Amino acid sequence: MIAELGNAINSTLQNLFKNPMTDEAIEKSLKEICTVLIRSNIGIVCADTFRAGAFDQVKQNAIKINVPYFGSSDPDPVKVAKEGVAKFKKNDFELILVDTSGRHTQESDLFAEMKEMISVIAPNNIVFVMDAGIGQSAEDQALGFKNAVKVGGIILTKLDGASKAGGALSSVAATNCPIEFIGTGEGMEEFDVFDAKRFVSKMLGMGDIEGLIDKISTIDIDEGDMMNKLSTGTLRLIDFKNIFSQILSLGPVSKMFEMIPGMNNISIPDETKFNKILYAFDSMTREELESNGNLFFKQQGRVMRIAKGCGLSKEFVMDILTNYRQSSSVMKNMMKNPMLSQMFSGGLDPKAKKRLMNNVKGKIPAQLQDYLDQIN
Ligand SMILES: Nc1nc2c(ncn2[C@@H]2O[C@H](COP(=O)(O)OP(=O)(O)OP(=O)(O)O)[C@@H](O)[C@H]2O)c(=O)[nH]1
Repeated sequence: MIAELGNAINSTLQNLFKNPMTDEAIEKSLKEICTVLIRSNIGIVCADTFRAGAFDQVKQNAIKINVPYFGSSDPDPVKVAKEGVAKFKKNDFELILVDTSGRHTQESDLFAEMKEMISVIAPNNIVFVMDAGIGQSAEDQALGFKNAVKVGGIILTKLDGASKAGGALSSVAATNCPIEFIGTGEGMEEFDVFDAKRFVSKMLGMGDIEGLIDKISTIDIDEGDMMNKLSTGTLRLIDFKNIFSQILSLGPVSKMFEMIPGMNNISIPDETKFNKILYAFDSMTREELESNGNLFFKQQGRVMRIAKGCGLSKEFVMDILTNYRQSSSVMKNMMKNPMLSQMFSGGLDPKAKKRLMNNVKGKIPAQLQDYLDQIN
């Protein structure tokens, strides 16, 4: 962790000295260092001594996100929790998560054990994680926990899969237990803050524009530089790769489509195809990435090398390059349109905005229209 922090500080300082020291650049550097610092202050204790493999699971996940973990072969979960919390506290960790085994309201001995653990480690917050697959019995579970201990928040997982998930959600809501987060898939990033309005809107196929904007605003691109490249047709493959990998890091593409009004039923035929495109980029040399891609069309041997390097067909790699070439040329032409160019470079003046709104009226889904009306 210290090495990671050192690297983050090193690379951000190098970037700061290499580039002009603007407010944004300083803010970005601080953000990068803070991210590592925040992570370095979280520890996970696996106090699930009941299920074989529980510790391995926590360990694998903790390693994936680079967070320290603690587990022990002691069969007593209370002792493990106490030891883990003490260890992290001694090292000044600010957030210590204690994961316990699952339990049911009827299991009185497990409830007694939970209360004992709470009295020993004195947590600041107790979060109840519930699988939405249990449907309406979620109400009993939520009430059982709420009455037994001071539940600070609920995480409802698997809202993506089970047909009973809606029942679980309404049952928990009926108990007035605060649902803080929801799990919407198996991946680490498929986890959202629960916002009732957005959730209902998405469920009714009305999208979640605010959520989409939140997600998209985390994409880190230099807008001025990008605009310049788009309008002059000088977008390089590496720029294309950067945008693409940042979009993919926002989560599954199908989930993003669900956030767009009217697009909730669009099925993405093969999500893995997007990752394959990144593999192809990863097999390119620096010279190729820094180019506009023309060298691939002149020297087909390069395409063969990429295809072999990433285990994909020559046609697939050619498709990527052709798409890249077409989109750069479409964008270059679009930028010749003053209204579009103004819109992409930071906003239209009120008159142009009004004209654009009149142009799209009736041609876009009604909910999206409502949303645009609201924000304009
Ligand atoms: N589809 C989907 N899968 C999920 C979600 N949340 C967790 N999972 C998967 O469900 C499986 C079980 O999750 P666990 O985290 O082991 O569940 P747990 O609450 O620790 O289980 P206990 O042993 O009872 O404590 C894992 O494979 C997870 O990846 C979700 O929101 N959607």
